[in-house]
Amino acid sequence: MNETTPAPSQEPRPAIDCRALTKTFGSLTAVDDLDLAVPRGQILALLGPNGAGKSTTTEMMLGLATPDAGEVRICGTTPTDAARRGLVGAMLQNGALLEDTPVRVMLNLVAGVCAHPLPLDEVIERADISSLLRRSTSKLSGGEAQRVRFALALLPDPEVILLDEPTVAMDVETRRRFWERMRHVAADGRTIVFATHYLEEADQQAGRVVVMDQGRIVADGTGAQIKARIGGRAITLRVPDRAAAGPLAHLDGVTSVDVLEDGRLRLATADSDATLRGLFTGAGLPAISDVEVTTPSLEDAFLALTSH
Ligand SMILES: Nc1ncnc2c1ncn2[C@@H]1O[C@H](COP(=O)(O)OP(=O)(O)OP(=O)(O)O)[C@@H](O)[C@H]1O
Repeated sequence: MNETTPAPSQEPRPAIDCRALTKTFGSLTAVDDLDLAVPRGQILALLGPNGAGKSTTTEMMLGLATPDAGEVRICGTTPTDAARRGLVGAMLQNGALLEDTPVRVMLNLVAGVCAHPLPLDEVIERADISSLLRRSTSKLSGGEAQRVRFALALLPDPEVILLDEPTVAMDVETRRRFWERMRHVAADGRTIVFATHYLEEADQQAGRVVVMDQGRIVADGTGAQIKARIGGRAITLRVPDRAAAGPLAHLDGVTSVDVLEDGRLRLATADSDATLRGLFTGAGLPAISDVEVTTPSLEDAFLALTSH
């Protein structure tokens, strides 16, 4: 290599690359200048309150919505081309199934238009739908229909799978089995992006959690990193007389004091060690009991990040 030739990029091409992606509906900016690169093989959860822009982002990744600005590349190509080449599979909220058609017939029809479909037996096994094959699509329960939609997402043997709230109609056991199967699918090196409202699901199933709010990314990291972003810990305790609790707000590290429904106090602290030292050794403090130190849940972090 001569000195003027730049070194080739060591970064492999991301499976999904959104750059300055923007989508407006009238005066509403549903997705606002969003940059998001998803490396191959990553499982990413898109988390956000209603209207955050998760579905619109997913639809642009699929080429079902056209960005007003910016662009999406899937495996280095446009979403439409990626879909045509079977590089992407999707499971959308209430995605339509062919009406009143036996599940196996519908799968065969869809496989017929896939560029390189996964063998049907493998799809059936992976999506856990062997008991549903003769059933009419019009007679499936919400959770069963979701499994069939998952089968449809797998059929093209895609590199990228996009799932919009995939477990929404599933009971706890079905949801557990769904994720068990999804992990199998992910183990093949596929890239999976799923939108969810279930915070625990994001934390447990995704290596990366991206929190969206008002069309923008407000946090991006592992579940643990997102919890850490709001920092600190909480110390709950009981005091015999709440009127005497004023000095607690001045302890080292304390950022706020709230009264919980059961009468205990909750001290948010940026330095729980310093706060605890002060609690037990400080002068002029009320007698305290029932002391508990907790880290925020992902739910707490999510609310802190998205409350306006
Ligand atoms: N076709 C449309 N026409 C007008 N507004 C739309 C359209 N699609 C979405 N929106 C608006 O864009 C914003 C983002 O919606 P989007 O469905 O992407 O959010 P979301 O995060 O997926 O929400 P949810 O969790 O409720 O599915 C919302 O305010 C929504 O009302």
